[in-house]
Amino acid sequence: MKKITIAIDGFSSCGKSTMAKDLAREIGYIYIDSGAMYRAVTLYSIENGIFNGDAIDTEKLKHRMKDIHISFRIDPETGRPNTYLNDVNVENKIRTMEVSSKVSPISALDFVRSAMVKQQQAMGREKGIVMDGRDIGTTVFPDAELKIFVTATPEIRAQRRYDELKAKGQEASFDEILENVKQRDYIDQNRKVSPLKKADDALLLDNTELTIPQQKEWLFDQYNQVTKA
Ligand SMILES: Nc1ncnc2c1ncn2[C@@H]1O[C@H](COP(=O)(O)OP(=O)(O)OP(=O)(O)O)[C@@H](O)[C@H]1O
Ligand SMILES: Nc1ccn([C@@H]2O[C@H](COP(=O)(O)O)[C@@H](O)[C@H]2O)c(=O)n1
Repeated sequence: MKKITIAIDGFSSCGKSTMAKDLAREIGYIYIDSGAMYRAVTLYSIENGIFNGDAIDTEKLKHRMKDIHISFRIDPETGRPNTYLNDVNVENKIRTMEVSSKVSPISALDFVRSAMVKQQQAMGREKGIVMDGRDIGTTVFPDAELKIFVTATPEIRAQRRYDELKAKGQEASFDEILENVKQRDYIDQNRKVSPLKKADDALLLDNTELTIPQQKEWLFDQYNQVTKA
């Protein structure tokens, strides 16, 4: 069967990667979490003195971009991709609240976006890819055959993230997570370069009331409709 490109965008913590990973595994496609790449740049910035409080030394980061190498490798135990920053597995480190609170201002920088978009487009050159993020259907793969835009209420998204952290045994504050979700949505939607928005030809999915199996089935149906048309 001819391979296609699948772009899944939407608001933070609404279930994009859960859906994208499941579909990719089922249909044998590559899965790329583009948010992990922006998180890795943010982690590098935190660890290399590019932040002074919330202020970003953009000139320093611009010069350091050539030293930031991001890759994904499949964890043989879980079968899931882990994010590597300069050959070090940073999958857990990039998911902390510290990174979450600093990632959107880093992602708003034009030189960061152009470097990430270039790598993402190279990863998708052969098609057979499911990528999730904020600008995949609008900027990275504007010609993707299947585009989905996912949304859910901020409260349900924060609750899902809170439950996830609790299940992992991590300390979490619901209010802090809700605030972070809202703040990231605001910055992502209002930045100058490739703001978060639904592509005109994307299908809208509000999964506030859906279970994980229900949204998986919905996505699989959309994939079948596009590939069997
Ligand atoms: N329909 C759903 N019902 C309940 N929980 C869900 C649903 N979809 C996803 N989740 C859970 O919500 C949490 C966030 O999901 P996920 O990480 O897939 O979101 P995301 O949109 O990729 O987030 P981010 O933008 O931060 O990368 C996870 O714990 C996931 O298991
Ligand atoms: N295509 C993308 C993907 C992500 N971002 C930014 O990264 C942040 C973290 O992404 P998650 O998917 O892990 O939540 C997100 O809030 C965006 O600021 C982006 O700009 N473009």
